[in-house]
Amino acid sequence: MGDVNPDFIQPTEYRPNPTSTIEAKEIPVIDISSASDEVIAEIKEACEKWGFFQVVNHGVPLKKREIAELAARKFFGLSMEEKKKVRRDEENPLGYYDSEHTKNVRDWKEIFDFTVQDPTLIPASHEIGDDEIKELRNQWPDYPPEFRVACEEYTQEMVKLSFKLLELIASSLGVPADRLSGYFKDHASFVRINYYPPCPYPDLALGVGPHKDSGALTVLAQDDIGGLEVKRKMDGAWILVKPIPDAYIINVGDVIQVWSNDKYESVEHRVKVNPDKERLSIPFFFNPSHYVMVKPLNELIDKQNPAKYREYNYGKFYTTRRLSDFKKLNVENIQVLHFRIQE
Ligand SMILES: O=C(O)CCC(=O)C(=O)O
Ligand SMILES: [Fe+2]
Repeated sequence: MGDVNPDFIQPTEYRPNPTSTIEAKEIPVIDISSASDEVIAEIKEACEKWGFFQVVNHGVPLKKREIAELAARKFFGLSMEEKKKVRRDEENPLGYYDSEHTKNVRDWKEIFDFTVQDPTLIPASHEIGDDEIKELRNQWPDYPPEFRVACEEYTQEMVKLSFKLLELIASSLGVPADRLSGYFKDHASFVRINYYPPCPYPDLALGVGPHKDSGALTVLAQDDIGGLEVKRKMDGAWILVKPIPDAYIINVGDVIQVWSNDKYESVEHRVKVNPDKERLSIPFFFNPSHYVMVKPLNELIDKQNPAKYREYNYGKFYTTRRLSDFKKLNVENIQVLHFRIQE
């Protein structure tokens, strides 16, 4: 990625401090081998206080993760010419690309995206009133040859884990464990493999600028390099999420924030880059079906706690959000805040 390219330069207020790394011991690590009341209570506290936690004893075979990570490293190691054979474009947003923007600044990373359901249905455009639906189809590279199967097998594990977490989170909100599962019948979930090359100016650029995840849940595998930072709710400090071998980092996204009527918050996070080492992370974005209308759960609202959001269509929200991934836009990215009911 060469010399300092102005596209990557973060505005002063977003620039990371490369020497300060607060590693929070407090970001909870939860053993989810059982769905006991204690585990549910731990999840509730983690979601309220952090919006982030790590899980261990989650049931995902380590081998599947290792195979997927190795295949991903081989893919990103290919020549640009080879990678660009599966490059995404305006037509198909899936595949390889290296020019994502978060909040209008280019991220220092390369990406490979694929959906879980092939095809995945989403609205054809973000325009309200345009009811046309389109099919997203995955593009798989020829090399390495094991890439597709490795990714698909790993993804099946992510789906299983996500449904399990969804049940735990529903229970932690005091609604039946299966209360939320129906919203994922035709889920628009996708996997993103993030490859962050070493960056010569880690004080100016970010791997991913500050953002919130727009789906329901994110289940993230990170390698041992570190770089993900979470904005601590208490004081706004950026806290490094410590890499733990074979753990998954879970965060609640905007959809759970709205379902929970702000009991749980989708927390801002960002990724710092490393001057010497490459880093790989694999987030699984667990998203509802495109036609789901997202609004606070009836069970959680009453006269004293009225709904804090107007309902919105998940698919339209998602397509609007993705508009800004490609290029610089002159408008602010859409946020669930825009559906907030003024008090
Ligand atoms: O690489 C990471 O650790 C996090 C990436 C992330 O936040 C995202 O892709 O939404
Ligand atoms: Fe994220």
